[in-house]
Amino acid sequence: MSPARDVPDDFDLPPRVVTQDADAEERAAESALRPTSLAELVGQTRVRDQLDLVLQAARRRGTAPDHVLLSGPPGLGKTTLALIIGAEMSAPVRVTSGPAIQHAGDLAAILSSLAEGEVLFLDEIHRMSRPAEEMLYLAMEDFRVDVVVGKGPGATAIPLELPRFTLVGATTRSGLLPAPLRDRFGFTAHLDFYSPVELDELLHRSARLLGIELDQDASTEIAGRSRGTPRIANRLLRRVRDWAQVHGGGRIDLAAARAALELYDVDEAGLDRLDRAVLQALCTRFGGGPVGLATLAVSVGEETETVETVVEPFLVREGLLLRTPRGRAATPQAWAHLGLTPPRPTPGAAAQLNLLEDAPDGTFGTDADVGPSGGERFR
Ligand SMILES: Nc1ncnc2c1ncn2[C@@H]1O[C@H](COP(=O)(O)OP(=O)(O)OP(=O)(O)O)[C@@H](O)[C@H]1O
Ligand SMILES: [Mg+2]
Repeated sequence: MSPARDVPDDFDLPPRVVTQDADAEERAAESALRPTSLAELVGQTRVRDQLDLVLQAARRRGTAPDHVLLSGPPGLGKTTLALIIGAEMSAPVRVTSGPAIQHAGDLAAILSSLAEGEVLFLDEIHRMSRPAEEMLYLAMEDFRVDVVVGKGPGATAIPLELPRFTLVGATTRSGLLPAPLRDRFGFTAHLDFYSPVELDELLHRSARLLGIELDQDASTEIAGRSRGTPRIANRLLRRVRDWAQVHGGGRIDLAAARAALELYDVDEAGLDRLDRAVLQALCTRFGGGPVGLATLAVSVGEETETVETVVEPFLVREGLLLRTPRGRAATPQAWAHLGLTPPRPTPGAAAQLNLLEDAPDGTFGTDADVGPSGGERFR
């Protein structure tokens, strides 16, 4: 665990090196590292094997495979898998996203221009508009859309036959998908966070592709700080490479990895300044909580939403923070991580905390869809 680090009251945060999201520039860098076949994919073995079966069977039958829904947190490989499905089927992939489809007409235009067997990758499918969603139901099930011509009482629906295509939907929030949409996917895969061993393998693969010499202990070090996320692992690798090229001979050894990660303020557990600032505020200003989310966010000078969606899921997953009906509370591990001693528990405090655990209906979780591990969930 890391020693205590003081976080000043007001500090300007540099861009986060551990964020799970990617900007346009990074997406370009990522495409060079994307595996292009199931065999090249690292980790996600259950999903890989299940998908392999679905695709092999479809190839034998000579038809487009069932529609596939990929869910899971950002940076775990949803886009990668969608493109692999196209490659494995030797089919072109048309890429679009929920927010880009505001009207049913937008979707009708895309669907009616698909070729037989084409893969339609619909990213952020949970953000599609309602009318488009309803059009999609019919398209997925009957390979047909009803194009409405005219307005008011004189409007008529003209049915339009579609070629057999495969819809690959991706979402970070599968809990937000309406059941009728979810049920129309023949195969649903939930991507889970990667183990340090898998990330280690991924880092060696990326290093090979980028022509970087990467020592084993350096790879282990980077993998351990990557929050179970390939995107973060690849990004840290690029930053460490920068360091090694500027300060060393270009080879990434343990010293280079540690120095670069320290420069970027990523600690041994993968927490960065903002994560630690939240924990520190929780422990030192609010006695470990429970404290309301809004108060906690203000105390670190951040938006409530940022703390809730960017910081908390990882802290909760690592067992450092609890979401309770009365607010956020630090766990003993949080105190230990900051090198602080928790106040002596008052009688009944532990029992009280247990009472305050997340409500079973998931009311307090925004990551409720980060569900049990791997593979298709048959319901
Ligand atoms: N299983 C994997 N093996 C090797 N590399 C991977 C794997 N999964 C993801 N990556 C790498 O991680 C990066 C991010 O993956 P990807 O873009 O597929 O994530 P995503 O789930 O679509 O994220 P988002 O929700 O932000 O769209 C890519 O550069 C890809 O090369
Ligand atoms: Mg993606």
